[in-house]
Parts: sequence; C-alpha cells; structure tokens
Amino acid sequence: MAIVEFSDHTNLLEQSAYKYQLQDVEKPNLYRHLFEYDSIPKVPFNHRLVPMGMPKEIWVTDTTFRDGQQSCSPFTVKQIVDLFKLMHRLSGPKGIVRQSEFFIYTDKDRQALEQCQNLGYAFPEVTSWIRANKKDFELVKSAGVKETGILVSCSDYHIFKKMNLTRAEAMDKYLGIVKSALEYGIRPRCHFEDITRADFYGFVVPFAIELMKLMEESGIPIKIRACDTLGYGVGYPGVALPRSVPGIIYGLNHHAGVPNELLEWHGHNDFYKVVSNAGTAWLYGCSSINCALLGIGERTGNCPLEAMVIEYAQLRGTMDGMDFTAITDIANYFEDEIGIPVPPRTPFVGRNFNATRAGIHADGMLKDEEIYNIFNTEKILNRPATVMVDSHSGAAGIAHWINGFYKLTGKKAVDKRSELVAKMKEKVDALYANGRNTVMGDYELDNILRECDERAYEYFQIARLDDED
Ligand SMILES: CC(C)C(=O)C(=O)O
Repeated sequence: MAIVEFSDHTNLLEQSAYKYQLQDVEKPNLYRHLFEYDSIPKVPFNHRLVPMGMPKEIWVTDTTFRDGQQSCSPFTVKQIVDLFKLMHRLSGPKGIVRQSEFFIYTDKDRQALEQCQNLGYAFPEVTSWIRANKKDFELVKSAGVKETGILVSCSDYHIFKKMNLTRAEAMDKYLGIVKSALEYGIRPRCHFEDITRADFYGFVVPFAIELMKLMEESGIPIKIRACDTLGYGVGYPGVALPRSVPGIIYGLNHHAGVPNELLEWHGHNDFYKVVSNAGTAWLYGCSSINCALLGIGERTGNCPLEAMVIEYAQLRGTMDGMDFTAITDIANYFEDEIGIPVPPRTPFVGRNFNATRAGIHADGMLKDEEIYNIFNTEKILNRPATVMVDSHSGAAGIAHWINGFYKLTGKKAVDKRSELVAKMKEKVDALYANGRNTVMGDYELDNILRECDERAYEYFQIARLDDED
C-alpha cells in the first residue's frame, strides 16, 4: 500500500465549524434561477470574499490524450509519443507538467501508454482514465499505472436526469467504485463532473468528506478533480456557489478537508474564462490544473497547457527550468504532423501572436522591439517578433521586415528612409492599389527586393546565411 504523503486533512476538517451532511432531496436542484436554459446563464453574487491561499507547490497535468483526443481524430501512437517527449522537455527538472492521462481501451491506446512509460521519464507521470469496471481496473494494474481517473458526476443534471438515481444512490455507487480501486491498490482520481452546477453543500462536500474517510482508512491518496464541464465557473470576488471557483476550491479544502495537493481543477472554455478560472483555482488553494496542449478538448476546449505554464512563470516569478521553446515545437507539430491548424491569433502559438501590421506599430518595433512585443519571444519561445507587410505597414513595416527576414542588426540594419525601402514601398503600394487584399508573403517580398536592388539582395542573402551558421 502506498504511504499517504499529503498534508493532514483531519486537521483541516477539525477547523471547519460545520459538518455538512448529504441532502438526499426528492427533486433535482437544477439552479433554475441561474440556468434557465432559454436565457443566458446568470452570474450570482453573495459578496462573500473567500480568502486566497496559493499552495506551496503548484503544477499542471495534461489531458491531451484523453479529453483532447475525444474532440478530434485519434492520434497515432507515434504522434502521442512525440508529443509526450515534447511535454517532458517543456516540463523541466521540477516536473511542472506533472502527469498525463491515457485511455487504455484499445490495443493502440495501450501501445501508446506503454511506449511513453518506456521512455522512463519521472515527469509527466503516465496515468489513466477508465470506465469503472473490473476489467478496466485489471488493465490499469497490469499496465503498472498507479493512478486512474474515475467519473463521479455530481450535479443533479447528471444524477437525476442522466443516471436516474437519487443523490444517496449515486454516492453509494461512487463510493463502491472508489473502494474497488483502493482494493486494487490504485490511487483514485475522482472526476467531479459538472461541479459548477452541483449542490455544493448538499452533495459535493458530504461526498468529498466520505472520500477523505476512505483515504484515511486505506492510506491511499484520493484526488478530487473539480470539473467545470460546461465552463460555468466564475472567478470574480464575491461570486456565489455553485459558479464560484474560489468558493469551490476553498470549500473542498476547508469544509471537506481535501489537502491542496489532492485538489485539481479541470475547466472548459465555453464562456472564454478557462485560463483565468484556472489561475483563480491556483490562487485559492488548488495545486494542480488540468490542461490540454493548445487547449484542444470537448466543444470550446480545455485549458491550454502552454498558457498555464506561462501563467506559472508569471505567478511564481520563475520558469523553474521549463523549456518554453518546446511550446513552439508543439504548435508546429500539431500543424505540420497532425494537421490541426492553430488559429493565427492564439496567444503564444498562433502565427500572428507577436506579428504586427500597422505602420505605426512597425515604426515602434523599428525603434525598440519591446514597445510592441509582450516579452523576448525570440529568446523564450524561439519566435522572433515580426512585422507583416500589407497596405497599412508603410515604410517602417517594410524596413522592419527587411531587417527581420535577413537578420540585419546594428549598423547593417536598413533605415525606413532608405532608397531601397522607398522603391519597395512603391511596388507594394501598386499591388494594393490594383485590388490585392492579402498580406505579402516572405518570398514575394524577397523577390521584390531583388527586383529593386540586386546587389543589396545578394549582400542580404549572405548576411542571412552567416547568421544561420
Ligand atoms: C468527463 C469529465 C470528467 C470531463 O472531462 C469534464 O467534466 O469536462
């Protein structure tokens, strides 16, 4: 049996003034005053401020190969292994990308899992996701996987409408499944599906308390993953349950005694809140944020893993040895090898995230790149800031393009007032005057420059090749 290595949850429970009991209601509580269905859901406030308390250690976990893969064509084994290697590179020596979860249903799933395990990395740890039946527990065990995700849906939408159970029956069923996992010596990770529409004090907390009792009896850590399945979570101060991200994390920690390191947040982006909700979960006591590469996942997707490792660096003030250039390689891999396009405006990875077009911005970039670039994207992400040339870029845009494309710096850099830039601008302007409406490509501009000044072209080519050496 695994030794329990987490902070003392009994202490946390003792500090809680009130012991919440299961409310086995006859009719489902669907929070109709918030979720009418025929109107936009409402954000309720009770103006109670929840205390912040970021855990000592925070990290991210990955669901690219589970929730992510559910939303797109299945990956090949090689694609999974290649992405896993990139995640390992990103993770750094402290294992900030701590775990990654795998299906184990098909031969292909199991091959991918085994090949990733055989890489022998400490991080990310390979975990699984199963349907709760004996066969799947045996699979987890024989694959040598120590932790598995188990679905324990917790809103009345699921308990009453989907499973046709009462709360007491659902809780009983779930506890039975968790006990089986413990009997197999497997660490259960309980996915509290739809927690942002669930009765927090009438079901979520009493159920979590029972899980903590099982943890104490078995000595095996039980994780609780708070799943904001439809992205209803809100992080504003003073927001009320069940939509309050601070309230959910604080409540699980203080009223159910779930230690920070056994709390995980899994959000979706239906209301554009996935990244800020995840940051909020960290700030209010959740150690782990579940993410997917590029935010792939059901409907609007999961929390983008690359966003959260950068958020980690912002909140902690250190990259802790993570290699963020792997983020750029991951995005390229998705586009080139898997065929999943990255929307151009996507922060940190989209083609345009650090590209500017407007002449006035290009002018600023020429004077000092910091004026219009969020950080040194070339150094940190291996993505130099660029200026795209179109009808709005002007002489400054063209000069910036020349200097960027041919890597001309210092004295070699071309000035926006130079003759070469003026000639190129004339040609570019003529194209747009004749009805062109797309951005200029690098090689088109390369040709235009050659037409304008063959000698400069040759000189720049050499400068560019020298830089590559
Ligand atoms: C299926 C569940 C666990 C999930 O992924 C979610 O709630 O988003």
